[in-house]
Amino acid sequence: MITPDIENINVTSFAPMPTPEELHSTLPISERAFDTVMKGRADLRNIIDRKDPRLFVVVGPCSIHDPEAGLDYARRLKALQDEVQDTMLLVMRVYFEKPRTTTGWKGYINDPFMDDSFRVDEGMKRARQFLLDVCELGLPTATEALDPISPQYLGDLIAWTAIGARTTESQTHREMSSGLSTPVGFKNGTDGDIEIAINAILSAAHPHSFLGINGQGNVAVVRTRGNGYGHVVLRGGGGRPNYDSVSVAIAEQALKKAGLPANLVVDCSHANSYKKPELQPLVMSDVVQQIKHGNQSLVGVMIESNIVSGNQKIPADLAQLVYGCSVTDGCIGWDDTVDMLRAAHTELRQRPR
Ligand SMILES: O=C[C@H](O)[C@H](O)COP(=O)(O)O
Ligand SMILES: C=C(OP(=O)(O)O)C(=O)O
Repeated sequence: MITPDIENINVTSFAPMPTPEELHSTLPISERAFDTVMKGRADLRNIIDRKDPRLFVVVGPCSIHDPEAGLDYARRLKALQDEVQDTMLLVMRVYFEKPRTTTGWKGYINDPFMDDSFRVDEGMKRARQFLLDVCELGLPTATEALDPISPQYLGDLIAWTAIGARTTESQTHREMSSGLSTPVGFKNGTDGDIEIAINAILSAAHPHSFLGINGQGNVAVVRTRGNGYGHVVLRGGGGRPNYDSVSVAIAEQALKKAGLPANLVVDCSHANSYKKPELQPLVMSDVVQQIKHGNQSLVGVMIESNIVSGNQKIPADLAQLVYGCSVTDGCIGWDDTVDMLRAAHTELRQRPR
C-alpha cells in the first residue's frame, strides 16, 4: 500500500501509458523499415570497424515538432543520400527528447501539442509513427536517448543513438546504453570534458543490471550484454570548440590511454560553432580537410539542419509557426545543407584510402 501524506508528496498524478508491446502492435515495424534499420546499423558498425571507408553524417533538425515538415525534410535528405552515398552515410537526426539547461519545451514526446498538455501517450505514438515513416523511405534514423524507458517503445526504429552532454556522466544513461541495439555516441560534457565520455564508453561496454521496464510494461531488472560500439562525440564546450586537429589528437591520445579504439565524431553544432548555425559548414569543411590529410579517427559528423535556417520561439498561437524552422537550437537551412554536403562529397572522393 502506498501511504498518502508520506509518499509521493510532490507527485500530482500517474497517467496510464500503453505498454511498449501494445504500441508495437498498434504501429508494427514494416518489412521495409526493418531492412532500413538493420542496414543502417550494419553500415554504421562497418564504418566504426573501418570495413567501410565512408563518413557517417547525422543530419537533421535540432528537434522534430511538426511531422509534416519533418517528413518533407526526410524526403529531401533521402534524395541527397542517393547522390552522395559512395562517400557518406546520411542518417537523419530525429530528436524527440530535449534536455534543457533549466526549463523549456522538452520535445515532441513530452508535449506533442506544444501547449503544456504533456500528452506523453500521444507523443510516443506519434514519434513511433514518424520514425516508421522515415525508415520506410529507406533513411536510417538517429536520436538522443534521454528518458531511459523510451527505447523500449522506439528502439527498433533507431540506427544510431546519442547520449547528450548533460547526461554522459549519468550512470542511468551508461547502463541504458549498455543494452541499446545501436552504436552509441557519447558527447563530451558542456564544460568540454572528454574524460566523462571516455568513462561512459568503458562503462557501457560492460554488462549491467538495473531497474527498467519490459515489453509488457512490468517493472523489471534489466540485464544487459554491454555495448561495444560506444564512441566519443566532440561538441565543444567550456567556451571553446574541440573539432580542430590539435583537439582531435588530444582526444585520440586520451582514448588510446584508456585502451579504446580511436573513433571520433564531430558535432558541427553546439559549442563547436558557438551555437551559430551558419558556422557549421566551416566546422564540416575543417573535419573533411583533416580526413583528406590522412586523419584515421574521424568516423562521423553531426549537423543541425532544417528546411528553413535559424530558429523561432514557440508562439502562443501555433498557427504562427514558421514551417520547417526549428523551435529549439538554430539550424542551417536546406539549401546550405545541400551545398555543404555536396562540397564534402567532392572533397571526400579525393581522400586517401
Ligand atoms: O541542442 C539542444 C540544446 O542545446 C539543449 O537541449 C539545451 O537547450 P537549452 O540550453 O536551450 O535548454
Ligand atoms: C542537446 C544536444 O546536444 P548536446 O547534448 O551536445 O548539448 C543535441 O544534440 O540536441
